[in-house]
Amino acid sequence: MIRKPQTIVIKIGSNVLTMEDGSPDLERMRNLVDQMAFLLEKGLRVVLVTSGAVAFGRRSQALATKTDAVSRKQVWAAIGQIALIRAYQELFSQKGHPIAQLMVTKEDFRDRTHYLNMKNCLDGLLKNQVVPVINENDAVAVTELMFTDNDELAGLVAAMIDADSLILLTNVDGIYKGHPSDPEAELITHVGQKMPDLSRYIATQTSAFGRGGMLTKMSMAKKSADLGIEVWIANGKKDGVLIDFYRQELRCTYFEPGKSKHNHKKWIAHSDTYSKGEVRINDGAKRALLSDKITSLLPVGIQSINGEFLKGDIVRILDGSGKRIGLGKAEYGAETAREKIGLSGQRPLIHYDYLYISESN
Ligand SMILES: Nc1ncnc2c1ncn2[C@@H]1O[C@H](COP(=O)(O)OP(=O)(O)O)[C@@H](O)[C@H]1O
Ligand SMILES: N[C@@H](CCC(=O)OP(=O)(O)O)C(=O)O
Repeated sequence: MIRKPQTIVIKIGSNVLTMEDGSPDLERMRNLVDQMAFLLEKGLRVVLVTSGAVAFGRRSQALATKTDAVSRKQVWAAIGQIALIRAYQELFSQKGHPIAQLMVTKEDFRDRTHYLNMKNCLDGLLKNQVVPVINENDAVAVTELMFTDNDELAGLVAAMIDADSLILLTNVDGIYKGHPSDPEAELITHVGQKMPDLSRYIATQTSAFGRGGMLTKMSMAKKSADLGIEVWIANGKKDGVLIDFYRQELRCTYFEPGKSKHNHKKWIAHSDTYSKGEVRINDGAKRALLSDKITSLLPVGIQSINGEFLKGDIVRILDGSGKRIGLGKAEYGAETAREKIGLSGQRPLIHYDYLYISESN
């Protein structure tokens, strides 16, 4: 009997929704929507993160030869998103399930208030049995506003809604030891919490429309698993992939979840790129934060403060040698924090509940 995950985020890559010649694969889409309907009818709550706007737009609109690469992507995405969402709406409604469209940029995950507004909207849709269909807003998300790819977006969404599971559907069965086209390459079926880094197995190229490649898929999968979410990388091109998932018969790469289930920590864990300042700490504070004890960061352990941040902003925590050891939400601003450096008996700068410890490589 399956352990039934309540809420699952399913991410579908562009290459799953397109055929080899790059044209939209509407039969595959129908097949996947039918399977998602099966999961919904089994009582699961499904959030869909889908790529495909650029691929769908490219097929329907030839562009002036002078259009630069950035504009081309924006134009195709803006055109293609309509075709993509219409196809989903048509297919889901045939199965009796309403959908809603959310288009987001990295900016939407930046501050806590905005983040909570988005979460509230998703919770409302799920409570009303509406399937949220999410894609990056490629028309406005350019350069630093962009997610690495939709795998990152799916990981952020899974953490935001406290999902039990995240399924990343691509065009291969999972992560192989070697290139998947090599018949000798072995599929890694289980990634445990203590498993060494798998990046050495992964070739850097992406599929025709893919953006981040398998490397970002793997690192997002690992990060999500560390936050307590079960993750599957599986082949969306295979008939019955989601039914196999439900029956626990899926041939894929499975990431075992860690224990962390704390919502604030999940938000903070994904906030590195939004951090406003840096707090350098001494060895004693480092030892305390890395220990198993529940510890907040106190001013007495702070060596220096860099940058300007306000109460509620995310700050990076660095050890004495400048290595990042974590992130946290500041309880007060940089100006006050500077006044308290090295002093004992002061309020924590970062409370344990808002502290995420993870040493960078
Ligand atoms: N070791 C590996 N195991 C599996 N896939 C790999 C590996 N190295 C590279 N890849 C490539 O990663 C691709 C999937 O990543 P990507 O193109 O970003 O997919 P998507 O568009 O679904 O997000 C596969 O098509 C595969 O060719
Ligand atoms: N937002 C883009 C997809 C970007 C992306 O990450 O693509 P993929 O690597 O295929 O998931 C689109 O809809 O075309």
